[in-house]
Amino acid sequence: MPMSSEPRIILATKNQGKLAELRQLLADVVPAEQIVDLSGFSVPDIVEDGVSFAENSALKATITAKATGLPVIADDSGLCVDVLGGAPGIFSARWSGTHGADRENYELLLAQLSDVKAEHRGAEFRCVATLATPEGATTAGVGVVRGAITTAPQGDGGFGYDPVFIPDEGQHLAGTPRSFAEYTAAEKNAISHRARALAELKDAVVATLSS
Ligand SMILES: O=c1nc[nH]c2c1ncn2[C@H]1C[C@H](O)[C@@H](COP(=O)(O)OP(=O)(O)OP(=O)(O)O)O1
Ligand SMILES: [Mg+2]
Repeated sequence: MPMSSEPRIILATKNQGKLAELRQLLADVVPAEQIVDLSGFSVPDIVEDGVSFAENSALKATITAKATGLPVIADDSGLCVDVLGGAPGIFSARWSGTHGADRENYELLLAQLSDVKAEHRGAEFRCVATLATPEGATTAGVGVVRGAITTAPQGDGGFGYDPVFIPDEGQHLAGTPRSFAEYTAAEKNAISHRARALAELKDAVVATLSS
């Protein structure tokens, strides 16, 4: 087997939407065949009991790197709504009470904002991506994208809260503002919180893989 097909780095996420985006975002610095997901590795269940995206991202990355012996990238992210004081924030994945129930999560958010006027519906996606080595070194990157919450879901691309988030950037000049679920993958990857967090990590990823 040629060296280049050996797994070199693990993406420590159980979220398939994130996984697809992370793979695309790393394509320019790591050959696709060197990037693997968690399947095939035995990693203990990780309790995300940190109080910030940074803490949870570091937890996921360091525990996975230690358990597998490979460098790991983890992503902790969520939607922070201005009028809710930054909620759902780190609780985004289980806002409705059921972890990963995307539709229930965003429907609850829309219901909570039902009386909030358009000009007060500002929000941002935040992401902290952490690179951890098996030796315990960590590097973190942070990314933010601003936008507003819709009054009803729009579009069926993307994942998570994408149908209810209208980014400020990347809109067409004419026409109705589009949600992230109506952006192409390339359009989302050009401005997303995840893309910005990974951009800050790329030098460290290259250095780790070449050492
Ligand atoms: O680009 C995004 N577009 C839409 N929604 C998003 C995005 N980025 C994060 N989100 C939402 C999904 C989930 O409700 C929460 C992340 O929670 P978070 O714990 O980081 O991820 P997770 O539990 O889904 O997977 P894992 O921990 O295995 O990486 O924020
Ligand atoms: Mg999670």
